Amino acid sequence: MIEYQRDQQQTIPDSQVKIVGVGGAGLNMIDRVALDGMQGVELLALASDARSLTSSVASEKVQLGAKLTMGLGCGGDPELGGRAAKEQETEIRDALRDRDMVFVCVGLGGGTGSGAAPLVTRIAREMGAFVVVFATMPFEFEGRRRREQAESALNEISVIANALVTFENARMGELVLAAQGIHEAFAAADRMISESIQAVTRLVVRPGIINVGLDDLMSSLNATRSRCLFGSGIAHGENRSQAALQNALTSPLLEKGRLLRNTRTALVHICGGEGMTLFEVELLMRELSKHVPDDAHILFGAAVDANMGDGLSVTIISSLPEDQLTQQEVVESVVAEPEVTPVVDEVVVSEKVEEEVVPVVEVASEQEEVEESAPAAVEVVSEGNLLDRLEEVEEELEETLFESEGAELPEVSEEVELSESQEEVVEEVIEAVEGEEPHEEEPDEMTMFEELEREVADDLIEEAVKSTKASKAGQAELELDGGPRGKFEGEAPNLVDGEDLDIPPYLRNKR
Ligand SMILES: Nc1nc2c(ncn2[C@@H]2O[C@H](COP(=O)(O)OP(=O)(O)OP(=O)(O)O)[C@@H](O)[C@H]2O)c(=O)[nH]1
Repeated sequence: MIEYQRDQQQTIPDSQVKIVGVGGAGLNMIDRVALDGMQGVELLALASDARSLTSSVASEKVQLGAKLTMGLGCGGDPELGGRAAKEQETEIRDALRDRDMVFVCVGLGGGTGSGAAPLVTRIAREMGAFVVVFATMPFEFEGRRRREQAESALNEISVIANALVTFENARMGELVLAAQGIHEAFAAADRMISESIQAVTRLVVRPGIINVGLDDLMSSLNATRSRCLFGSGIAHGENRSQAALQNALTSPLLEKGRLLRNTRTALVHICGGEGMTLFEVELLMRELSKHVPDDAHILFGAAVDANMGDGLSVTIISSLPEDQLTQQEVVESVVAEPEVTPVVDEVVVSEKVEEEVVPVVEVASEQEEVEESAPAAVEVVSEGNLLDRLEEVEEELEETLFESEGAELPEVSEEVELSESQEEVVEEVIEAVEGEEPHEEEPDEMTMFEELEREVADDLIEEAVKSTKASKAGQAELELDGGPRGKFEGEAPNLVDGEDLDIPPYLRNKR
């Protein structure tokens, strides 16, 4: 059962809220907030790059390090960014004076944002504001240096800010199609951040029937090194409370509510038009309780806003420490593994071998390493046959040659006679070798044993083809490891204990 507070808490007037963008990314984020039509709050742009400042829609702008960087950016150097901010410390202090709440938006990893955001956060705190920092972490591909710069700035910020909400760019990238590119990923991040800011602002600035205080907000967001869980949904008409909750849960940052399962504290805010009833609120909260642990601390707020008409919105904010997040992902992937890939789909078979494969798969499915055994079995069935047949032909050929040699070496012009069935097999082999590629349907990976087996097969084929071609064409030379050796034509054989020493040991042993 969820318990929530109903005592009235202090709220903040819009005019007391300031949203600050720091660095290029920060400016883009606050532009998004402005585009989303957030009213009443002031936007402050802080950047060293004069061009970014010029194009920002913020009503108030401060150029950082005007003398130091001469209107250029900080070139990815946070140390320079820090000094640039220091140069304009007085202006920043003035701009943040008498504000109850300050949101700092920054993309970490570059020079200006990473260097200046910690100082801006500190100044805002010193000026008495409650400070929530929204920070994005760089993409993996941006390199280790950017990542380290971002980590270092984040560590600094996390001990100064009242609440810190981090967004992984890589995670944002997953929200857009790969083909859409990096720009869209950034735009998705900006939208998400803008929505979060609006939601948080709604929580603390709208006087409600049940208010959320800054301390509530802080306890839901202040886990250091955590991923922000955020979902917001809106619905109209009948069943709007349940529909709004469903919409909120589908937010990618909540992964369909999955990530809420481990949360310790969640902040939920419901906002509706004048027709919103307490019954709707109860219904929504009861449904939500199915997605969070029984002992989770739910901070709840509700507000009536005439502008909502017949709409009802719900915002869920929470955070999950990164270590818990990783553990959960690992556990889920382990659990999910067995059902990921049906075994039969793994085995690519031609129609011809299908009949042989299916029983192999069925047997293997009772064992543990099904995927490995199935393709291997297919391999052995088909290739084993070919090997056996080739070995037989090879032996027969050798015997034919050996017999001729043992009795009397054939004349150089003499043809080696093949039986009809031998010829058929050899024809087949020649076709296989000269026609289509015999190993076209090889699986991508072969074991060492399979490779060896393949090599032996290739050698056998080559030998058989060579001998057969030679015999069929009636060629003059009889190849026995380079031709007859150790005996001159017309001379008597070197016989010792009945063994003809002129016959190579290889062939003698075969007898
Ligand atoms: N959300 C979002 N992130 C961005 C955007 N542009 C860049 N980033 C990220 O923010 C990081 C910092 O980039 P900027 O804000 O452009 O850099 P800066 O802080 O102004 O620093 P300098 O350019 O070195 O002066 C990058 O490494 C990106 O990960 C954007 O438009 N939106």
